[in-house]
Amino acid sequence: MALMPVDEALRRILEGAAPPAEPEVLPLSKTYGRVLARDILALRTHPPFAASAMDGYAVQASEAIAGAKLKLQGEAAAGHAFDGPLAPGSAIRIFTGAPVPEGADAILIQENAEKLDDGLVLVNEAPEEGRYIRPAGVDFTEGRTGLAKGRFLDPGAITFAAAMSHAELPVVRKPRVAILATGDELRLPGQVLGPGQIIASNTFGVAALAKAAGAEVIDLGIAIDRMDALDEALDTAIAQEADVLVTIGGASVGDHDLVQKALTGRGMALDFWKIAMRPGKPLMSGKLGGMRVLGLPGNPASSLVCAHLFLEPLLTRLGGLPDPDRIRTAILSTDVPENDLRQDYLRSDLDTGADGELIATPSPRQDSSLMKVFADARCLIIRPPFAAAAKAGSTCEVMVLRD
Ligand SMILES: Nc1nc2c(c(=O)[nH]1)N[C@H]1C(S)=C(S)[C@@H](COP(=O)(O)OP(=O)(O)OC[C@H]3O[C@@H](n4cnc5c(N)ncnc54)[C@H](O)[C@@H]3O)O[C@H]1N2
Ligand code: MOO
Repeated sequence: MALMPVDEALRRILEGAAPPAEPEVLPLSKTYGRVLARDILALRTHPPFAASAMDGYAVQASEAIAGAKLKLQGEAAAGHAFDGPLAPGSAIRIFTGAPVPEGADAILIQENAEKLDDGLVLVNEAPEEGRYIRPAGVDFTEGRTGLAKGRFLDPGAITFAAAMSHAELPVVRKPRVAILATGDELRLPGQVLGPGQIIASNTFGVAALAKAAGAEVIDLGIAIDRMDALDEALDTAIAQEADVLVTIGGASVGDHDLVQKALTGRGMALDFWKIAMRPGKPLMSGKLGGMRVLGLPGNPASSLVCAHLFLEPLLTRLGGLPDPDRIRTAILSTDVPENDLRQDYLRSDLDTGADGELIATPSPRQDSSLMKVFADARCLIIRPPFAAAAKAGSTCEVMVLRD
């Protein structure tokens, strides 16, 4: 089977990936970071009444000329409207947020007035008509204004939804990702290692990436290299209605690489296996019923690079979030050799030069087993298939991993 180009693999993995039709309804306080699944409209008009924007006196602009003395008629505070209209020649003490009494058309701010002992208010500077009055509905109107489906629920959107009187919101359900590590050699962090054993590390990084991309993670643990163990894990993924099953390891051609066999045995339609990429060549993609399956290679750098490249955008699409925006142009700080047929993702450092330009430096060690090199990397330099040797100072594309 020929190696599939990376772009084609990504296109196929993302095909048809969209939020589920049915939203999840959550109390407003639980919606931060989620995505609105339906358009919503205001259930209230705001402000519901003309409101004062300042502390001062509600007056008639035509009466409140400099030097005028107005009779203090009463008080209006937020939550406590003045009962009745403003009388001629009068002023009503008013506070920010209070309803403007009927008949008043300006707010004389207290800095421009003086309260005299005899129940009069002296106007020192005349207010402008309409000044400091927020008209009813100036913010939004019941049934007319709202938030659109697809809106990311950040603090501003949540405040607006609350003000519109939505106690709960329809949000896009988080995609459910089941993650399965495979391999007889694997133990969990903290466990004692026997001969030939290593720690299962990638699962933790891939789970973190999935959560950061808005997914809910189902940890299927470690399955040993036996069909019954893999079958059991698949049962769990299916029973838990995972949208995506990510397997790690057992994707290559060795006698103990049983993942694909286990999956096709259960009816998975294999879309492709093996792509023109380094690291990550044995990537596998398919569908088992409604569940998308991504088989990541076991080498840590391979699984993490594949997860960034394919799993992250798949999850953001399923969750209705924007596609990751990680690609930048940078300048190579060293020469790089010509490339072969596999698109290369070089674990690299990334600095900012004096003029704000990004400068990428590949690690001298690129073996796909190296976790410290991956943890140290700030970006991946992308070298297209058959790219010619490139000199220090030339530009390259990078995928940013962290600041
Ligand atoms: N004859 C060939 N051998 C290999 C080929 C090939 O084309 N022909 N491809 C190589 C490439 S490229 C890769 S990548 C690896 C991927 O192999 P698998 O996906 O089958 O992965 P495993 O063999 O299970 O593991 C590889 C390596 O990674 C370690 N591992 C596995 N899972 C984890 C985990 N959860 N956490 C940390 N480390 C893990 C495992 O112990 C192995 O050392 O195949 C090459 N071989
Ligand atoms: O595709 Mo593998 O990840 O190069 O070691």
